[in-house]
Amino acid sequence: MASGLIKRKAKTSATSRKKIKTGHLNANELSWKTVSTSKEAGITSDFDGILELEEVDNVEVVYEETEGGKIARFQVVDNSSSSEDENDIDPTAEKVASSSSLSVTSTAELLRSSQNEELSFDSKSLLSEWHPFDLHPRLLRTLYAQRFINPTPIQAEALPTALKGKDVVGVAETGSGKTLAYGLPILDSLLKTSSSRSTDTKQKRSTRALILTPTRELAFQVSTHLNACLQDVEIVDPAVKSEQDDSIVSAIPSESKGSKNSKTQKGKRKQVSKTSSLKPKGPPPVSVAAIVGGMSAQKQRRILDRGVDVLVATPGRLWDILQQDDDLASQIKNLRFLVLDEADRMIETGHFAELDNILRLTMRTAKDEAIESEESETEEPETSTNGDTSSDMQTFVFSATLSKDLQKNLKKRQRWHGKKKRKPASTLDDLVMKLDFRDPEPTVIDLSPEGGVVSTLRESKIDCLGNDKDAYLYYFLLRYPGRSLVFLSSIDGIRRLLPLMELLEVKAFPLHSQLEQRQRLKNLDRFKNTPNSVLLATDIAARGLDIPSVDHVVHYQVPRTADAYVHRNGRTARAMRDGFSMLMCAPDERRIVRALLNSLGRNEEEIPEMTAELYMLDKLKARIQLARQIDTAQHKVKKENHEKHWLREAAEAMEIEIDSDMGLSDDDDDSKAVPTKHQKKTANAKTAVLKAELKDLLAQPLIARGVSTRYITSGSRSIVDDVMAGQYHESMLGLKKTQAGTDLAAPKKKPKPKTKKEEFEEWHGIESQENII
Ligand SMILES: Nc1ncnc2c1ncn2[C@@H]1O[C@H](COP(=O)(O)OP(=O)(O)OP(=O)(O)O)[C@@H](O)[C@H]1O
Repeated sequence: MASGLIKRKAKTSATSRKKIKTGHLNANELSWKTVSTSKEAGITSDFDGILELEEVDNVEVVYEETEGGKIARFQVVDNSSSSEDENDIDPTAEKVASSSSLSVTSTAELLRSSQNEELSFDSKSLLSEWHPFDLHPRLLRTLYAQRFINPTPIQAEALPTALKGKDVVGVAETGSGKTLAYGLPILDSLLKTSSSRSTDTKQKRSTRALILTPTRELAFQVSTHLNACLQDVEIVDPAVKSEQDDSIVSAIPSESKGSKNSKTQKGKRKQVSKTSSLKPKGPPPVSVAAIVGGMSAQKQRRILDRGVDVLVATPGRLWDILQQDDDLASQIKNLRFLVLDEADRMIETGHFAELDNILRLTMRTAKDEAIESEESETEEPETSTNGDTSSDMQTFVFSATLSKDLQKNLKKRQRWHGKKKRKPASTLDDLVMKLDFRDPEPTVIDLSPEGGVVSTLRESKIDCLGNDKDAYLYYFLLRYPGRSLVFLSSIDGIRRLLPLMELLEVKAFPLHSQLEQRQRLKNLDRFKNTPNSVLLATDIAARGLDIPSVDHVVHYQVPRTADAYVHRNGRTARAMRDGFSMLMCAPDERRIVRALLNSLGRNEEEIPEMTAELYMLDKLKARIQLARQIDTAQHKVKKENHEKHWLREAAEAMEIEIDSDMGLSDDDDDSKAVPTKHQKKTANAKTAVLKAELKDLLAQPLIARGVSTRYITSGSRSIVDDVMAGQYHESMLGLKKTQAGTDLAAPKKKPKPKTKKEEFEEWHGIESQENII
């Protein structure tokens, strides 16, 4: 039998029935399901900054006249029996649905679902390297669908240990697949136990795994990444498929199969599905959801009320909830899996107390204490299982940067744990040492490369005056088009640079903590979808974010720590792709750079210098100069307008009459506090002239010294060969079109040899799976 290509026969039976539940419910009581989206940052371009989309099937909207007016009510329609082959299923399996339990899952559907799970494809030959792990068939199918044909090194090392139930501390380079190294053992265990779970759909799911991440974006990304692995995909046998088209393999998320129907269902949410569907319905076997700050309280409540198997959260928001939600707190005490992803960063972001408090809930001792109540200097008793807390909890700690000392200390953890007085942890070492690993010796897997440098990354640096950084950055962006992630250490720096980029017609998007969450996701999404663009970001984008195809990382301001340097660089050169980073270093930053590299066991000389065409750079400096002038003029006008509005609004709010001395009248020519209409007009005219001048400059081609545009074969620098070979630079005439990294001066000291580039398949995002069907 062709593996996997199994279709259930649809039968239109005379006995088919359609049951309509007439219980009227409100929106929050419906069985919403999160719509899976692209894994990057948890969004697609269509989402336009919305955090997450949910859908609900088989619901009819009815309007009811009430005293307070017309209100919408929802009726759940259970029509699944219409499609069932009654010989196939237990005839006693009637749909169980009540007004409080709205899931359309029935015994029959669960049965069918579990049968479906058994339709594994030939993982032994298709995924020979994954096969020995004996992962749940659903996971194997999605791995195949995502073209994750081989496990990455950290996955290959961590999985056997984690699947045996042991605790794991995993350290591996950025972009090496750590999320699945801890995610697959969790999903595997939950999927395998989900079939034995009670079929009583009234029963709320209990949180079995908690994944803590330092940033909201990372939480969404992790939850989307794991959800992508839970999709119900059907693998079409390559042999059969090749008769249909040229693809070698095919993977179809079952939601997108039979497209007409499913598309209509998705397009028209909250509508009754008239046609029967063959796919198993009801809640997913394992649910994963993110709870982060900036999310609507209603949505959050809905997720938690519904119950979630794998909760991905940032510590701040989770602790806020836990203080009010005893039910969730007791679930946390009984976790089966606890994960700290990028633990070291969580400490940096000031979530320390919350994190410490959450971890206390998971400890077998002292579970009821919070930081505030721990004045007692009594010695912590030896670990002993407390009845309420889970004793089989597995703990996973993953990062690209965990110090060797910490790893060594972990080995001695047991001794330490028994002797240390109970104090709030204040460093990462304290914190990890305080984790209540159930395993006497957690397995430490350290695959981090020497000096933190990923083998596919090319580093460079540029020494320049602080004032020239804008020009060098602009030069770099024009010279090497692509997706560039530019890191600054301060939000003010981003606010200054962004308008300059706009004036210079460079597509740039900001990302920092003072933007609204929606805006943050929207900008991330725009950056992701614009091939030649710039993300101006603070270090909130440094950790964990998996944006596909970031070509360059630029450290506009030097990172504050060696770890930040490693993680920032890690946004490029991911999953064995090539990447490039450039460190911009002003004279007053050199000392920091030296210290930073020293702490990574490296020295400054081994990083090659970027070279730049100075003639071209001078031309760009002229543009920068003009852009700065325009920005200063605009900024002044904006600031004055803001002050004027503020004063007027304040005066109005206090019902104070506006005095002409206050300079708030547009006709008041004597005012010194704010510009007069005339002054404003003059300033605007000056700005307009500067803008026209800049526009003119931007329209002029940038021509390298020695190039004759009139006769391309003449001049001291002939460009004819490059033009013929299609290698000429489109915006910098006379320069060759090259990749960043080709114009580097030789390093003063030979860099350490890099490890052989290993092969593993590229991930193109779940939304592009249709391309390989
Ligand atoms: N087995 C695999 N084969 C191919 N690609 C994979 C595999 N596992 C994961 N990936 C892809 O590799 C990329 C990096 O994965 P992930 O984000 O988990 O890395 P990471 O090690 O957590 O990085 P960071 O340290 O920056 O957080 C993702 O795009 C992911 O989909």
